[in-house]
Parts: sequence; C-alpha cells; structure tokens
Amino acid sequence: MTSRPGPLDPTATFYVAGHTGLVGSAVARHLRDRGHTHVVGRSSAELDLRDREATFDFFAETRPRYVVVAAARVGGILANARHPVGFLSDNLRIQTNVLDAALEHRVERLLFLGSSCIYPKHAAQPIVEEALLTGPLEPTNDAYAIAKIAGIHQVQAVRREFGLPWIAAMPTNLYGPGDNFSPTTSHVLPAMIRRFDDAVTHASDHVVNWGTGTPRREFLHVDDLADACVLLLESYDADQHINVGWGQDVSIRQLSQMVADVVGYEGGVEWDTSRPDGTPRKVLDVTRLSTLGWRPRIPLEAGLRSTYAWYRDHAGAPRR
Ligand SMILES: NC(=O)C1=CN([C@@H]2O[C@H](COP(=O)(O)OP(=O)(O)OC[C@H]3O[C@@H](n4cnc5c(N)ncnc54)[C@H](OP(=O)(O)O)[C@@H]3O)[C@@H](O)[C@H]2O)C=CC1
Ligand SMILES: C[C@H]1O[C@H](OP(=O)(O)OP(=O)(O)OC[C@H]2O[C@@H](n3cnc4c(=O)[nH]c(N)nc43)[C@H](O)[C@@H]2O)[C@@H](O)[C@@H](O)C1=O
Repeated sequence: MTSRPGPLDPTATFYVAGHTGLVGSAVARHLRDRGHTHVVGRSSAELDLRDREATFDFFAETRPRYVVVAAARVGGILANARHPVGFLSDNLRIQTNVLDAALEHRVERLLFLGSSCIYPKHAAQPIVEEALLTGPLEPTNDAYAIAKIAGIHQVQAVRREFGLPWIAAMPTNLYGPGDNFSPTTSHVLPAMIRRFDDAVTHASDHVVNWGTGTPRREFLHVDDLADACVLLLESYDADQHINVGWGQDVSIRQLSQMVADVVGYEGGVEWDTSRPDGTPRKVLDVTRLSTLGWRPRIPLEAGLRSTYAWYRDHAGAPRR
C-alpha cells in the first residue's frame, strides 16, 4: 500500500551518509538548494561506517530525523569482479550499522539506495520491481547485489516490525559531477570521458574500450536522481522498492561514440573482448515512479557535456 508521508521539515537534521560521493554530494546539494538548513555528513576518514560503535556514537550525538543511505563501497564491473569479498562485507557492514543505528533512534524517514544490479542477469526488459529474486544474478557483481538485496529486506523488516515509513530505491547506472574517473575502478561513462580526454590531450588516435560494446545500459544524471530521492522521501511509502531511471538505454558502442563526440576525439576505437561485458541489458521499468508524476530532466547528451566540463575543471585531480 502506498500512502503519502508529506513534506519534509527543512529545519530537521538530515544525515546524508556518503555525502562526499557522486550520489551523496548531489543529494546534499539538492537538499540545501531546497532550503534544508541542517544537512550533515561525515567522510569515511571522519567516520568509518564499518565501525559499529563509531556509527552508533555518531547517531547518538547527531540525532538525525531523516537519513539517505548513499554510503557504500562502489565500483565498476572490474572492481566488483576482482573484489567480491570487500563489496559484500564492507557493504553489509556499512548498511547494517547505519540502518540499526537509525532504528535505535527511530529515524522518521529513511531512503536506502540499492542498484539495478540486484535484478537477475536475464530479467525481462524493461525490468519491473517484481523481477527481484526471480533468477540468477550477473556473476561480475553478485556479491554487491546480495548486499544490496539484504539492505532492501532490512528496510522492509523495519517497516513490518516497527512501522517506520522507510523506503528503498534502485537507481540505474548514474553519472555526473563528482564521479569516480579512475581508469580501473570506475563505471563506463566516467572511464570513457577520461580515456578519450587523455587521447585528445596526448594526440593519440587509438583508444581501447572494454568488452564487445554490445551490452546496453541506461544512464541517469545524478542531479535527476537527487530530485527523485527527495520526491520519494516526501511522497512514497510502500514495502516495495522502487526503480529510478529513464526507461531508455543505449549500447556501450553508442555511448562510446557520444563521449568521443563530446570530447572531440576523432581517432579509432578498439574493443578488448578479454574484458567482461557483464549483464547484456539493464533498462528499468519506471512506471511506478512515473505514477508519482516524476520525470528525469537531463538528456544524456546534455548530461555528458556538463559532466565533461566538470571533469575538465577538475582535471588532474580525479577522485581515484
Ligand atoms: N554510481 C552508480 O552508477 C550507482 C550508484 N548507486 C548507489 O548509490 C550509492 C552511492 O554511490 P556513489 O555515490 O556512486 O559512490 P561513490 O563511490 O561516489 O561514493 C561512496 C560514498 O560512500 C562513502 N563510503 C564508502 N565507504 C565508507 C565507509 N567505510 N565509511 C563511511 N563512508 C564510506 C564514501 O566516503 P569517502 O569518499 O569519504 O570515502 C563516499 O561518500 C551506493 O549505494 C550505490 O550502490 C546505485 C546505482 C548506480
Ligand atoms: C552501476 C553498476 O555498475 C557495474 O555494472 P555495469 O553496469 O556492468 O557497469 P560498468 O559501468 O562498469 O560497465 C558497463 C559496460 O561498459 C563496458 N565498458 C567498456 N569500457 C569500459 C571501461 O573502461 N570501464 C568500465 N567500467 N566499463 C567499460 C563494460 O564492459 C560493461 O559492458 C557494477 O558495479 C554494478 O554493481 C552496478 O551497480
């Protein structure tokens, strides 16, 4: 059942876990732009959320009324495939500590962020929320996905046992300012921005992307996601997690051409098929979100241009 919890109090203490990251920084920005005066965050150096005692101390000290859980160990296909132990263990610990501490303090509204990788590798497209746990996961990110699925279940359990209106959202692949542009650990879109930009800078006419280029992904700008997060906190109250995306996708090969055009790269592109393709297609069914009246506003090409401009402004200092 969906009810409407209503507008957020802009003076309430609002903890954005992961406020230094791609998603958390956008959410914090968006909240401040909307007049929230008590948005708090801690970097992992200040507060390691894997540390249960430190997490509980932080909640006792800060007493947030609202929480968005955007702190997680996050990475692209290769980082996930190479480090399943960390992606499972760190994420289980981070989210369990935050959700348990939030429960102890009866946080009034909480949004847990998962990811579209929770769905079966061969889920029917576009992927509806009910596809969860209907088939085997994609092996390159199954550890991360299992942690995220546990988070969804913890939110549902709190709703059932304690009646708090907590919710979980599953965003599609995201991008935007503050992304991770590491050549090895990042997602595809920032990786391509950096690769093509490096090629232009060094007058190279040769770049190598990963996989076959045939997988399809949808890409949502993180400012659109932040907007959706606030809408969901104000107007979504249901056990079922909710997809957040465009409902439209592109092939990785098409994305490569779009990035090359934005960056001004005119050389050749090769594909290293020894690298994993991952899930063949991941496009979300966003009917549930659309019925709340929400639509994304930033088309991929415009989002790519502004993200590239951000990258250029911060070039030489990518996060990882
Ligand atoms: N990026 C994407 O394409 C997608 C992301 N999501 C979800 O959105 C959420 C945020 O992802 P995103 O912003 O991209 O990730 P980032 O890697 O950009 O940011 C991760 C954030 O988590 C914090 N963090 C990591 N480990 C710890 C720790 N041990 N203790 C405290 N804080 C920690 C980081 O803090 P610090 O910087 O201080 O280390 C940082 O603020 C995740 O739940 C992810 O699953 C969902 C779908 C797609
Ligand atoms: C958000 C989501 O992100 C991950 O899953 P993914 O969707 O597979 O994301 P990806 O962006 O890493 O790759 C998408 C596609 O792009 C191809 N590709 C080409 N060239 C590069 C490249 O240079 N880097 C990367 N990373 N991929 C490349 C790559 O081979 C693949 O076919 C998981 O962390 C998962 O857990 C998760 O939640």
